[in-house]
Amino acid sequence: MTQAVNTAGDSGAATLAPLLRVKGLKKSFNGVPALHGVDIDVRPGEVHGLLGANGSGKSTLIKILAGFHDADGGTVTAHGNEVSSPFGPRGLRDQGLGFVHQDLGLALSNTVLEHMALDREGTSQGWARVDWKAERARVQELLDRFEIDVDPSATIDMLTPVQRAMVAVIRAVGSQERTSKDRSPGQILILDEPTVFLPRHEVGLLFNVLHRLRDRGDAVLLVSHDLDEILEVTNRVTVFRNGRTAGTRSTEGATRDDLVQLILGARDEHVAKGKAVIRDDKPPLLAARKIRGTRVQDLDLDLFSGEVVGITGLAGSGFEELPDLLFGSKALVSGSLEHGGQAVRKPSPVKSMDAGVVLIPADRKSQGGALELSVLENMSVPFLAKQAKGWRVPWGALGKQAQDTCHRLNVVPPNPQAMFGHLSGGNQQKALLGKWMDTQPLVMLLNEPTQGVDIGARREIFKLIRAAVAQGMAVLCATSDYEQLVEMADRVLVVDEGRIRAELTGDDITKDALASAVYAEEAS
Ligand SMILES: Nc1ncnc2c1ncn2[C@@H]1O[C@H](COP(=O)(O)OP(=O)(O)OP(=O)(O)O)[C@@H](O)[C@H]1O
Repeated sequence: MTQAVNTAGDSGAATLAPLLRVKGLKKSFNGVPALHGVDIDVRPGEVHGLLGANGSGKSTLIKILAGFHDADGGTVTAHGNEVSSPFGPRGLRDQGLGFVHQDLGLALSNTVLEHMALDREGTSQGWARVDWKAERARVQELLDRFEIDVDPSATIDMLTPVQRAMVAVIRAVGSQERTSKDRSPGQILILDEPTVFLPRHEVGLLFNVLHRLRDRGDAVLLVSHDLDEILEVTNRVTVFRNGRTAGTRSTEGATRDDLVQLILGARDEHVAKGKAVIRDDKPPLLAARKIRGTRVQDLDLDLFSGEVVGITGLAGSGFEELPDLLFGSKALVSGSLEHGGQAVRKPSPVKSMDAGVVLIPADRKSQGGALELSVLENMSVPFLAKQAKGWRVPWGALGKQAQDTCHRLNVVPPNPQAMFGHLSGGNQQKALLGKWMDTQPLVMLLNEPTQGVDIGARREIFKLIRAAVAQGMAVLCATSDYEQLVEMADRVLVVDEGRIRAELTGDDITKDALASAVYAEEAS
């Protein structure tokens, strides 16, 4: 049931008129409603969270505001002025809205200065010559003002993930400042899951920037699935459920369970890990012997049937590299791999898959699935070689399997014919996990498996993985999401400077213990 929007009980921003007001906004795709008429208002001086399960319509709203989709109905008021749809290709940028999308939209080989100096679309300076000296001073002043320690001459590929995210935010801020000379103060910055690809321990740096924006009277709308993050950084939240506004509330005094209740319409159900039955009397299903990669240094690892091994560390410690080295998608500099006790000559993805070892990469858009193909085509790839007879592909059987998997993982829409790229981010991730689980692998290598996945789907994924592990699968999960490790892993290896420096097992795996193991290595 949709709850009334409650705007009471928040900070001083409550008395101020909203900078952005969305009323009754509607959007359908091919006759299927994605937004049934959503409401949200964002006030000056607040960070406002936008929450909702995968497919609830968050990105659709943002894409409408950014001019990517036209709305079918409803109104949007920015800075007190009602703007009617269609908003055109620049969306509401000229009304004071700035956008930071999940992929950040930065070119790796361009410098910070180039990104910010050339971002002049929609301004009177359009095609005028760039005054590089003035631009450098402007960019440096912006970076100083937000206390971002980045060299304007650095190319994006030289920056850490969180520095890139901060540059994307500052670019949006700078672009608004350039175009908003005559407008009343207060920008509206919209961030669509900017923290998904960031290491947990660095997210605070980005939040400092958001707090500075809030403190100077701007409005920030932040989409995230990370409820701890939302509780930490926002003043209020609005929750979408199935394309409708389920409610708006202050985050002061709110608990995680309150948010889950609003998102799911039900209480959170904690999944018990269950006692692992680790079969270490047999050779490990996958073993690494003194492997070396770009960051990983002479690392040994055994993955036994029946266990979930977590691997974590600071960004750049090498833990992120491990799934690719173990799968063969990144070449070993030295060392060797074994499958079931047998040495693997020249490891490669094909050899891994033949041995029942699969990898689910972190970057699902560029490495995980083909966006232009259907869900069915994506899900069928692992089965084509075995099941196709010549040119004849058994689409009927594959379609049934894909349909069952969509239902089991609650992929929305549960339609294998839907284009993969049209699924929401979290639903793409569920479809990819389902595809590889259907191959009944012996070993699953997961790299940040629940990035962008909603709280309900996370639970479903944990349950599926624990069930598969109980049947004898081994799982390696590389993540900086400590909560995920607490809920899922039987042991966790903490990597520092490419080597395993700590191992936590059983009940010793807690968020605090993980954080201190990760940071202890930094301090030592
Ligand atoms: N271009 C499109 N064509 C068809 N359907 C679409 C398109 N874009 C989005 N949808 C559908 O609209 C619904 C809302 O999707 P949206 O991406 O807005 O969800 P979301 O709340 O952002 O999800 P997530 O948290 O997973 O990112 C989904 O059912 C999605 O499949």
